[in-house]
Amino acid sequence: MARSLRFLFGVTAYFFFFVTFVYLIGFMTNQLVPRSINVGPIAGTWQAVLINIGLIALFGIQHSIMARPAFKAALTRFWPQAIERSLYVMLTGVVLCLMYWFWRPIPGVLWSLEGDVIRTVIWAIAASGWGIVFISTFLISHFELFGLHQIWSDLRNRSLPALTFRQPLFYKLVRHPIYTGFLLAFWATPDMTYGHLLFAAGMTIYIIVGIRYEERDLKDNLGEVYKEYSRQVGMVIPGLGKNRD
Ligand SMILES: C[S@@+](CC[C@H](N)C(=O)[O-])C[C@H]1O[C@@H](n2cnc3c(N)ncnc32)[C@H](O)[C@@H]1O
Repeated sequence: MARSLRFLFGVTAYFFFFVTFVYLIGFMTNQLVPRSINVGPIAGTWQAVLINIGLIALFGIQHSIMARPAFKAALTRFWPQAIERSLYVMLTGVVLCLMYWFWRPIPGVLWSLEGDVIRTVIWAIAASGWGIVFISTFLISHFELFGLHQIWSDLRNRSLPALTFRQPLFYKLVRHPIYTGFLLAFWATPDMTYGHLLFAAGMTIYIIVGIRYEERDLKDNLGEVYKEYSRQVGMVIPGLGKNRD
């Protein structure tokens, strides 16, 4: 594949993912989008539960498998290294689109808060979650996370620097601020339907499992510095989930 085509693929993947990510905010908040966590075709309860669990599992499997070094090594035997991350980003967008299209709302409400003040506070917590996610991507390297750094280096025929340990801002408080932000955004809602609950619980399980794999790779890659970091700093809640080994 020519360099310019790889660059085009990477840029397309980035913007496609960006749109699907913005849609995710509307999906979770039931605002401004045609289909959301509580709005869409209604199926029987068990059918909806099975479909939705399948969609969450698909997201988790795609994310977990494609992020592992062994998968990347196998993939880059036939797929250009420069757009390996872009393919991950593109397929994440595809899986999110499947989620939006096939998700089945499950009516019934676990909680529904009354009163403008409390509802505004909960929405503010959710908004801060999305803000933490967005800011944290820039703290850790937005352009590398979404494959743009890789295609830019490829275009200029430069190699990528090795991964180095960083601990900027939120990373001083928790090891995984992006996941902290997602957890706030997924759980902070004034109206918790059963469908929303299933999504939040499923994604929480994925995040906990995903962190185990991500940290194993980070320890392999960064060595003692990351091990010491995981002993000193909490996982997704400040002070909680420090490693003891
Ligand atoms: C999807 S990001 C999520 C980062 C982190 N789990 C979070 O929630 O903020 C995963 C990538 O971030 C990078 N990363 C995570 N923690 C890091 C750190 N402390 N220093 C440098 N890179 C890090 C690694 O390259 C890892 O593959």
